[in-house]
Amino acid sequence: MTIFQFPKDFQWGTATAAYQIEGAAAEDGRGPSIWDTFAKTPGKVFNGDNGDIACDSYHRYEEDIALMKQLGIQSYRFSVSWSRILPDGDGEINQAGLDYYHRFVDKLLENGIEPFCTLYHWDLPQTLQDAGGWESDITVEAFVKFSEIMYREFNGKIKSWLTFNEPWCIAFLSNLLGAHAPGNRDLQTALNVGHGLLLAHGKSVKKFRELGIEGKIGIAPNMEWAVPYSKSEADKAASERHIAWFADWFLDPVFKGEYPQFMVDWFEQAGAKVDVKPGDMEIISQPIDHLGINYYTMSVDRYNPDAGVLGFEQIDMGLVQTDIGWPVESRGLYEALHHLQKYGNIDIYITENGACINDEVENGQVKDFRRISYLQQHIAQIHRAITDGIQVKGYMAWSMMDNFEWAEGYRMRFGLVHVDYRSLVRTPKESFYWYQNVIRNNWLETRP
Ligand SMILES: CCOCCOc1ccc(-c2cn(C[C@@H]3NC[C@@H](O)[C@H]3O)nn2)cc1
Repeated sequence: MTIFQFPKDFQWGTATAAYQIEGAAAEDGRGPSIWDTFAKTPGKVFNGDNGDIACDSYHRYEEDIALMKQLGIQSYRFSVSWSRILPDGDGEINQAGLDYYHRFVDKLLENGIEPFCTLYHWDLPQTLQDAGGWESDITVEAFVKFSEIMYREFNGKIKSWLTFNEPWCIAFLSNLLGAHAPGNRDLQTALNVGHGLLLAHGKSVKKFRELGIEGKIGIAPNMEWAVPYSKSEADKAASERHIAWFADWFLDPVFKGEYPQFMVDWFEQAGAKVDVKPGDMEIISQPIDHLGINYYTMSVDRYNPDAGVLGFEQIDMGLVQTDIGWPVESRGLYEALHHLQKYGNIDIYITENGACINDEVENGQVKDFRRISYLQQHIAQIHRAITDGIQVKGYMAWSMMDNFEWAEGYRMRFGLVHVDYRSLVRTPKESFYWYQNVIRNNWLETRP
């Protein structure tokens, strides 16, 4: 047996997001978001599933926090439903929305759990999408106002903040590939959205500093690691484009104040170009305190000029896959963490990592041993990176509970806790008890 001891101040946690767990979609003044609209558009979400009820965590958060306490986590990553706070995205504050998050955050603090808050996890108020979405300054300024309300309201209670979850999904998955809300399929739109959210990020970080808010702030890109299918230069360049598409496209502006030129050139030959105005990059590159990284899988890429805008296809190498079809290869997390070192040795939190394993309850148990194997491999790679001197400060398993997995609806289960969507009964899985042990020991045991 091998023991991987983690640093004494390492933070173990779990993560969720508002639209995926809360439900109460039209309760206490909450306004519609683009995901309310998208989910109710026929054909967009598996089985026509939506977030009207989800896990009903809006009403059951005390039960959920009791499970977090039982699990023993030190921090819990959640997101705020913007349209609960500002139902029209701007204008009138909905006090009932603020009151909910105060009750929720107070209950976390009462239980010794640090709230780790993501301001934007994809649920843009529909009124702002109607006004141009992230391509419009209206939305950028409304986000700064929303974030200022949250900073002022929760200053001293919430000390760990993230502006945006997975910019790649917001810009490209949702506006080039059309798979997520609002479902556009246009490269120029995707680049405009990416630039808009980066401006909103920079302006919000600036506001955070101006207000003298206590705590730390950052952003949480998702990364996919990629390696070339062959030794050819074309395949090597394809895998480099893949990695940069998810990470460098957003992190170069944040850390270096410029887009990666090889990607600017690639998009230009595809017919699209970011309209960078004077001062934009200075705003975007406000210094941040920490980086959230979401990692799930890696890819073997082959150059194919006919395979979409980025010109690469992902080759199935016969690796074990999770039930959502993502290859399991934990080495990619280690490589991704080393890739990030070019931005400096910033504090990093793995703000999402987990496996879609769709086991159900049998005789009161969920024997999700494949999820345990996935988590063990990935946590071991984090220990390896820390041993190399990389400042990984925490790990938040995705997800605390099964929830609404966007276009996949409720069929895909990522939780440490099983949710019966008819009864809403929660059942801790075997991975819950395994993770409880890792947290209690602050070490990982691997069997030979
Ligand atoms: C190379 C092109 O590939 C086409 C498919 O592209 C993707 C990529 C990534 C995802 C994806 C989904 N999740 C899980 C969520 N993260 C946030 C949280 O809300 C979880 O529900 N992470 N990444 C989906 C589709």
